[in-house]
Amino acid sequence: MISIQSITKKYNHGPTLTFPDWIIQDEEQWLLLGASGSGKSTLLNIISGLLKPDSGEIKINGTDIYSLPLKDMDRFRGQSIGIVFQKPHLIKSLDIFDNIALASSLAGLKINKSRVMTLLESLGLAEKRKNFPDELSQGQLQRVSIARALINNPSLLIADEPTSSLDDENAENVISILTEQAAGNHASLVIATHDKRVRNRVSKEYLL
Ligand SMILES: Nc1ncnc2c1ncn2[C@@H]1O[C@H](COP(=O)(O)OP(=O)(O)OP(=O)(O)O)[C@@H](O)[C@H]1O
Repeated sequence: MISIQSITKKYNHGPTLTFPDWIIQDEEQWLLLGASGSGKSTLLNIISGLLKPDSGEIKINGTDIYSLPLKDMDRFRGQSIGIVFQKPHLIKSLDIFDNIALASSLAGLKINKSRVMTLLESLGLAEKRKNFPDELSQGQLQRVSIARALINNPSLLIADEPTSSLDDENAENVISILTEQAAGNHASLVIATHDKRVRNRVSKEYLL
């Protein structure tokens, strides 16, 4: 369970943002909605352990993430949260298999080769495992970033605007992949989006 309570964030020379409390139960799927500038990216960064709030608590399975020493927090974050960014941010000099495996090493975990292969297979990427990021299409790269986000069996999978640059058919596919992969991997899912097409697919909504 993820619990978000009494969070505020004041930027220097910027607004003070306050966020409604939010409980995300295990395996629930949510949309994070809000107008441009309402604080979606800020909240995702706070939940992901990347931006310390000025007040309030984020608890993941009972652990207050900002109470951890920095090194423990990095590790905890790498093991508990998988993030699919708008752009994949893969390492160009590593092949697809190694890009995914790297996420385990960075989180202080042993590489589980058969899990890497299982994820690649379930995302239709097995035959691309030895290719480099430059050799894949945008849609394939996005699926690689979903595999990378899931490799450590996170409790929470976060996707930030995953469909904003996609046509209807590809947007449908990505939402199906995210919802199915989150369910199949027993992760909760949060999709931040403006996209009305996504609203028909995920019923729970947290609105900023
Ligand atoms: N580093 C910063 N310094 C000052 N103000 C900031 C900073 N980052 C964000 N803000 C402000 O905080 C508010 C929330 O920004 P945020 O990026 O979280 O919104 P958002 O809902 O993700 O927007 P969008 O949908 O346009 O990406 C905005 O008013 C923004 O200008």
